[in-house]
Amino acid sequence: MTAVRACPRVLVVDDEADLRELLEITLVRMGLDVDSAATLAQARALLPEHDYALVLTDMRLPDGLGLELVREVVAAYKNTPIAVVTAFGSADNAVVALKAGAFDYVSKPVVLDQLRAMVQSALRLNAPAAEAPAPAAASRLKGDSAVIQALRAQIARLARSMAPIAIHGESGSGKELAAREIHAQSSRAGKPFVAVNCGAIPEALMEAEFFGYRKGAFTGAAEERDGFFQAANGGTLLLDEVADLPLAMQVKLLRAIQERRVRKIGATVEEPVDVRIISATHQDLAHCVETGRFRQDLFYRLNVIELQLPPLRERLDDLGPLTDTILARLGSFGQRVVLGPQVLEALRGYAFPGNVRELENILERALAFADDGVIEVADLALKGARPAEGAVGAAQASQASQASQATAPPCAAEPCTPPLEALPASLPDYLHQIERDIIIRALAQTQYNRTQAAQLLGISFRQLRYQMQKLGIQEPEA
Ligand SMILES: Nc1ncnc2c1ncn2[C@@H]1O[C@H](COP(=O)(O)OP(=O)(O)OP(=O)(O)O)[C@@H](O)[C@H]1O
Repeated sequence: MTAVRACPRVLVVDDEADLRELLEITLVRMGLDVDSAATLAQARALLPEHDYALVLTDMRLPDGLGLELVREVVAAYKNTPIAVVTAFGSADNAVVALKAGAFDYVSKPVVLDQLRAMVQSALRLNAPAAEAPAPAAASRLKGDSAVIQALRAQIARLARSMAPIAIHGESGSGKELAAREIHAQSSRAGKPFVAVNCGAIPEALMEAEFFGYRKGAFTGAAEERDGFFQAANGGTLLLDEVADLPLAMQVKLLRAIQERRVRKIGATVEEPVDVRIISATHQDLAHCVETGRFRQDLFYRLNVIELQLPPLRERLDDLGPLTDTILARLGSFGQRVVLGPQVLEALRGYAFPGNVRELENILERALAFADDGVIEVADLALKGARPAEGAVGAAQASQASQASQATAPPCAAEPCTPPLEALPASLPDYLHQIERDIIIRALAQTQYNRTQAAQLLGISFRQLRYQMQKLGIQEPEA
C-alpha cells in the first residue's frame, strides 16, 4: 500500500469574499489544502487544529488587525510562516508586519505570479529533508565575542523570513560574509546569491545591469540580457555599498523592490521577480538621508531589519578563532603555519582599520616572511601598531620611533615627505613616502647594516629587503 502524503495546508484569513476566493482557487491549483477564515476569531479557532504550512492574512479584519495575528503566530507557532496581504499604497504596513516577524507580504491587487512565488518560498521552509537546505553547517562567521554569537543567532532566525536586511559595518568587517550566511541558511540556499557592488557600476549602465535589456534596445545591445534581478531570481540579491546608488536609480530600485517586478530596457511588459534583498554599507545611511543623498522611502524599505557588524578592534575576543580559521586556510596547502608566542598579544594592540580583511592580509604577508611557517611578531609589520605590553616588538617599536625622530642623515635618496598643512594629493603615495623616509633613516643610522636596521624597525630582515625593493631604496655609492 502506498502511503498518502498529506498536502501542505494553508490558512487564508480575509473578510473580502472575492479576494478570499481568488486566493483559495490559486492555492488549490497549486496542489494545496486550504482553510479560510473571515475574522481573527475564526483564524484563532482554526490555528490549533492543523499544522499550517503558511498563514496568509489580510491586514484589516472586522475584529482587529492582521498584525495581531502575526504576533500570535510568530510567538506560538514557530514553524508556521505567516504572510500579510497589504492594501495598495500602504507599504508601511508591510514593513511593520515584517518587523513583527511576518515571513513576507503581497500587495493588493494581488499579482498571482508573486503570490505563487511567495507561497513556494514558504513551503520550502518546512520542506522534507531532500528539498530543504542542507542542515546548517557550522557558520562561516567565526568569532567568540558576545556580539558575533548574538549575530549568528539573529541570522539563524532571520534566514526564515523574507524581510529585507540592512547590514552596517566598516569595510572588511564581514558584511558580505554575513549576507552569504543568511542566504546559505535560508530556504533559498539552492538558488543564486548575487552580490552587486553598487559603487562600481557606471551610472549610465545601471539600469541595464540591474534590470537587463532586450536585443536592439540600444546601440550595442546585440543580444537580450538578464539583469541582476533576473539572475538572482528565487535567491538573494546583495546591494553592497548601497549608499553609492545615484538618486535616479534609487527610485527605480524602490519600485522594483516594492512591486517585485522589473522591466528590461526595451521591453513592453514587466516580469515578476522573487528576490530577497539584503543591503550593506560602511556609510551612515541615516546621515545620507538627512543630507539628501539617499531617499528616505528606499532607506525605510531596505532597513526593515538592521544588523550591525562592529569593527574588529571592538571585539578582540574574535581574534583567536579568526586567526585559527585563517591559519587553517593558509596551512591547507600542506605548509606548516603556526603563531609564535605573543603574536596574538601583539595583534590585540593593533587597531585593524581594515578589519578582518586586513587581519587576513597581515597573516598572509607575514607567512611569506616567516621562517619555517612560524609567524613571529616582527613578521606582522603592523603599521602604527601599539604592541601590547610585553610583546616582543615593543622595544623595537620604540627604538624605531626614536629613529624616525632623529635628524635626517645624509643619504643617497633624501627624504622628502610633504608638509602636512597641505593635504596630500594621494594618500597611498604620501604613506609610501613616509615609509621610505623612515626606512632610509634607520638604514643611515645603522650605516646601512640591514640586519640592525630591521631590528630597529621591528621587522624581519626579509621584510626590510622586500620593502627596500618595493620602495626603490638603494644603498648609496661608497
Ligand atoms: N567573522 C568572520 N569569520 C571568518 N571570516 C571573516 C569574518 N568576517 C570577515 N571575514 C573575512 O574577511 C574578509 C572580508 O569580509 P567581507 O568581504 O564580508 O567584508 P565587508 O564588510 O563586506 O567588506 P567591504 O565593505 O570592503 O565590502 C572576507 O575574506 C571574509 O571571509
